[in-house]
Amino acid sequence: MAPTLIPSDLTEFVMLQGNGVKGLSEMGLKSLPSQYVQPLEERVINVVPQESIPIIDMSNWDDPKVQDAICDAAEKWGFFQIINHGVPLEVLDSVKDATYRFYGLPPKEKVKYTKENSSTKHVRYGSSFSPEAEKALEWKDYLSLFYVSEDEAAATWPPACRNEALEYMKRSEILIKQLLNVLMKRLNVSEIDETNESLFMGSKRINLNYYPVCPNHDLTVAIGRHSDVSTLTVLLQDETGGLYVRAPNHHGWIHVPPVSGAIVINIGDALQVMSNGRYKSIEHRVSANGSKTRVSVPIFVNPRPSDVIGPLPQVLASGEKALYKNVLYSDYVKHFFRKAHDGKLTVEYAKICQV
Ligand SMILES: CC(C)(COP(=O)(O)OP(=O)(O)OC[C@H]1O[C@@H](n2cnc3c(N)ncnc32)[C@H](O)[C@@H]1OP(=O)(O)O)[C@@H](O)C(=O)NCCC(=O)NCCSC(=O)/C=C/c1ccc(O)cc1
Ligand SMILES: O=C(O)CCC(=O)C(=O)O
Ligand SMILES: [Fe+2]
Repeated sequence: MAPTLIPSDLTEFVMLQGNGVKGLSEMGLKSLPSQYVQPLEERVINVVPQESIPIIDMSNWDDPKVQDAICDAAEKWGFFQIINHGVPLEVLDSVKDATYRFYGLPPKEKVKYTKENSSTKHVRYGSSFSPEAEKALEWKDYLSLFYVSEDEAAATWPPACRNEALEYMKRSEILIKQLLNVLMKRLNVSEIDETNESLFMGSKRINLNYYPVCPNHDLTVAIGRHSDVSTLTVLLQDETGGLYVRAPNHHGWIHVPPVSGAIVINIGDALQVMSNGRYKSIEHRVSANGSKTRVSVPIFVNPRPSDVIGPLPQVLASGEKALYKNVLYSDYVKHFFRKAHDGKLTVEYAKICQV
């Protein structure tokens, strides 16, 4: 029988020795360690079966009907899937393969990239979201890569996945600009150019998420309720399923079904703030799976850490009252990373208190 791990051993094994929850899963545990047991209200969700987020064909992305569909989805759902998006399907398959390759490395290779050992803050391998702050841990391993330059990536990103992650980022660039141009037009912001590009897409982070098979999977979560702090997120999921987004009426959760070749797009907090609440950064969560390993690869498209985010002047020009104040983006992101996932509460940090 697999041994029961006491708390200090668990942190040592999962985090410090670099085994991750993948290592726990592969020990053949028959029951979930208590540290991963989530409160009941986080585990049990009310799924709305008849609802679904839009699937938008991007082949004619400059057709006004397609542009309306994108902006309407960003306003109502905050989440949509896109097909015929221009990112080659081989590039998507390669980055998923590279994710398996990285996690297939022995722990002594992966441990080189933990917070304690990594040669740079821009490369970090970890487990759960914010273990020091969490009451219950999440059943997820991640590799998070903050992009600075090709040269820095060549020198510091793990060779097992570096080229594929870079290629996926590079080949998504045109798509990201198309989406931002469309979304900005509705906000009366003219073209994305060198004067405003950095505010909307000046920094990027790519995460390789690994969710191994989980014993008693319904007692825990793979990722708890949160909204992304990005401008927008370009999210590649595999064929497993398990991503749920909050329904617009707040009465339940909608599954995001895997669609072969599609990419999921979601609006992040930075764009909710800049659009003064018009575009919605929607809460989402990922369920743990009892029989299948799942991987996902989000590209978080962000302002630069040194940018100040707040409602855009073009949005407030009509006299609309500002709902958010101006905040330094790196302060906002640090606030997010310092706490456990807590649904939509991060954005309170930027809200103007109404009297
Ligand atoms: C604030 C950053 C992230 C780091 O600043 P720093 O000055 O280099 O400071 P540190 O490296 O010391 O990190 C600050 C804190 O953030 C934590 N952190 C530093 N990267 C990380 C990291 N990838 N992971 C989880 N903690 C981290 C880090 O542990 C540290 O916490 P603490 O040790 O308690 O002070 C800075 O690079 C920055 O402003 N970046 C802007 C671009 C950016 O990364 N945006 C975030 C997009 S990510 C997103 O939308 C959603 C991500 C997400 C991720 C996981 C989920 O489960 C769900 C969602
Ligand atoms: O795995 C997924 O589908 C979603 C991941 C996610 O929400 C995140 O990394 O922020
Ligand atoms: Fe997310």
